[in-house]
Amino acid sequence: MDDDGLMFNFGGGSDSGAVTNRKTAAKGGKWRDRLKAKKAAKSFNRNQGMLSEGSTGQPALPKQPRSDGAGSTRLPKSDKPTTKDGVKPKDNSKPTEAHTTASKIAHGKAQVMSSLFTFNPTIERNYKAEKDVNRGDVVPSNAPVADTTTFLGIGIEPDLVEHMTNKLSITTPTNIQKNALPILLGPSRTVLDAKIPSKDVDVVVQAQTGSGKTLTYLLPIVNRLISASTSLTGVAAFGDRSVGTVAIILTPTRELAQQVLTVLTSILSIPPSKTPGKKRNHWIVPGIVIGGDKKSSEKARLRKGVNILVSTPGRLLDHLKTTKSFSIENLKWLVLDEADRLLDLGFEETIKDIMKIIDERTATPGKFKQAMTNKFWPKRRQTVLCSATLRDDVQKLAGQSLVDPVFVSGNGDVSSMAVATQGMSAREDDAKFTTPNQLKQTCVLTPAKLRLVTLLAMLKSCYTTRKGGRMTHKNNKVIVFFSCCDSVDFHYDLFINAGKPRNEGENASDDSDDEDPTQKILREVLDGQPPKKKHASRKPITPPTQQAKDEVVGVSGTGKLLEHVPIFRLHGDLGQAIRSQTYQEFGQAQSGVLLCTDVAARGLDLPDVNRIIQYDAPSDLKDYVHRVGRTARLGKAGEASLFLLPSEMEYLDILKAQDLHASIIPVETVLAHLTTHANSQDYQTPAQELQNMLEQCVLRSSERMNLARKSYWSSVRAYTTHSAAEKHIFHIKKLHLGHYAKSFAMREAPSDMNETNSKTQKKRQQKNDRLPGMNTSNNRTKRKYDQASEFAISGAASMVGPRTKRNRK
Ligand SMILES: Nc1ncnc2c1ncn2[C@@H]1O[C@H](COP(=O)(O)OP(=O)(O)OP(=O)(O)O)[C@@H](O)[C@H]1O
Repeated sequence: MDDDGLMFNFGGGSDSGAVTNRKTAAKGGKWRDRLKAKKAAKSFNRNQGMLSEGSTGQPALPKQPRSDGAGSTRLPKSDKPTTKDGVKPKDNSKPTEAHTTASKIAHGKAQVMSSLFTFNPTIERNYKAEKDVNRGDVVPSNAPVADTTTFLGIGIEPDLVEHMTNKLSITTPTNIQKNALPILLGPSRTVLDAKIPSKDVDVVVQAQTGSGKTLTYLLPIVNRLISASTSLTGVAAFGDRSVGTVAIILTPTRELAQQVLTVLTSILSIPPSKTPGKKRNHWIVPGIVIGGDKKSSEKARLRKGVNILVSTPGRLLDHLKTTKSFSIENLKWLVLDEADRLLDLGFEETIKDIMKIIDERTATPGKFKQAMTNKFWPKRRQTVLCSATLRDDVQKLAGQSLVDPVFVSGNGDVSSMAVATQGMSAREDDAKFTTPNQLKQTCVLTPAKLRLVTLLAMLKSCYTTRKGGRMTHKNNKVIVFFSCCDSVDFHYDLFINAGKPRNEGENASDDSDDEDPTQKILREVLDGQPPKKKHASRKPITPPTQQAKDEVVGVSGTGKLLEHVPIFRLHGDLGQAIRSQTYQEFGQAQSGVLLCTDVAARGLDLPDVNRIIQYDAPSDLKDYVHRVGRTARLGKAGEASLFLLPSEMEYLDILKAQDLHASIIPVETVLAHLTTHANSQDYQTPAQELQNMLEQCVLRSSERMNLARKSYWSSVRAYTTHSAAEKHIFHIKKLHLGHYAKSFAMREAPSDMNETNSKTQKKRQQKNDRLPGMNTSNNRTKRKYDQASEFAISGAASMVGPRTKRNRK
């Protein structure tokens, strides 16, 4: 254990699992049983020695895999110890009876404790990042421009400019703002530029993450509305809340919708104009309708009139269909933020339906038609598509709802609609997704068994630094991406509870599990008692109950493992109240780690995030760009690290082809952060101790074990969702399930996720199975993202079953 003030409590503790030289005198019973117990105890001590093999100083990584594929936690029959023969003392790499018995916990069936540093695959070390993208002297690509361009010069109202400068500290536009604002201001522009068409056009905005796209589409709308309600311009002024909704902004997630509303509210909080007679913004009412809120209060708000509405697609469609008082006859702007995501499978149909209803209802102008004829109101509805990763998506919509769109990018490209639409597919090869120049991208090739300890080692490096031989704490904000909700829940629970004294963080129903596993094995051997059958606990550790969803007490936790660092989680299965509070608290936190699914990948502007860790590779290249884009925003520095298995290394070539260059950090370098002494080279011992501690933490609670199993299976299923182009890299057949289980702090791959114990779980399972296309009991289950759960594979219920004649209909 650390003895130098280390903030991370990785080793030791009551459940560290570091059992040393246990001397147990077997008493009572038959001599044969006593001898058996003695042998078992002896071999168990030997086993503990094996687990600390790193202390021998042997090089551990890489180690050649055994030709028969051993290294698996399930060994070939011949290697399996029989109860009669007991141990095979000469080969420590093979399981002994004690190992096997030691693992008869929680599952009630045999497991084998395997060492972290044996039978790992060879890691290719010759990869070189093509470009040295991680230099320190790069010029940030998403920062405000360094030239003399000003918002005033672009044509933004002086009052609004003053407000942004004084209240929001926004003084200079970014590249995308400089390029797109004049086009979006259209004929309302006071500053004329012959090169920019003076008519209202549909616009496609593509710019890097963190480059200020939100203000790019919000500013022109607000500016035009303010100008429209100003009588000093010589044209008739009009501004009345009863005009209904004139602008709709659609976002794929609720958090993003809330964030857009915050930005909108802040720019609308412009004080009354000092110029007498100048009507301002007081009539413009911003509002939000997102799933997870009470529909009745949303309806009431819409009835009163919301002029600029931010919404998620499902809830908007719902209101369009069911809320009679929702007036959109005068709709002039429709913005699709993260448009590529909104046009993806899942949202696509909803968006089409929304477009159809909007087209129908705006065909007949409302009673304010005459009042809205001045140049500040677009002649026809203007549609704006916005994202960091737009490609052929534009084409999809162009044919349907966009009229002659202009394509504007952050690097100054302003192309005609012809290029933007027809030329899109032709441009595809050169239209690469770009990430901010100043973003440092790295990759750790980690054998499956080492994933969990490597993640913790990396987190440790984010929050501690060695100063004068002592470890000191440093503040940092880190986001870790997982592929599914279950995995987020599991790691959240594990990171908070591992290392805690027994009974803390565990339910009373787990008392039977509190027995030291080693004692338990010996008791079983001595008494000849079968292991107690475990029952799933009645109360799940996570996910939260309905009550917890309604009244949020706390959304973060701290554990000994990551001492003093608040741990947050965010995914689509959490209640809205928790999600909102998490988003706010993590945003405001000085230091913290957010464990999340891709629900946090898009658009979220969480301040001062220094590091992104993609623990599970993204299922789509676009997601890679958006995930890493949560850091290095608006010219700031940031680092993004990707975890890959050695077998997945080819993914780096796919990234490279997209001009995304990640340099490799050796896994040993990351694990070295676990060493407790400045001069120590031994990372294996602390890594193994840490793994033991995590495994013990899982073993001692049946609830946690269930969560680990669930999370394991959900992750395995998520693994199969990679796009066809990446399937050969992320192929389930290449995944060593036994080793992969280690990264869920389990000693072997759990048998079947459908082995549910509790009645409620079984009932839920049966209910899911009855839903069309949700036959999850079938092992051939095909998976697909459940769009409704917002970018998250939550578990069995989000999988779609094999196509049958019935569900094909
Ligand atoms: N001109 C500016 N000057 C200073 N700050 C700005 C400027 N424009 C935007 N910002 C700030 O930059 C941050 C990032 O902006 P925003 O969230 O709009 O980026 P984005 O391009 O939409 O990113 P993403 O693609 O991830 O959604 C926000 O905090 C915003 O307030």
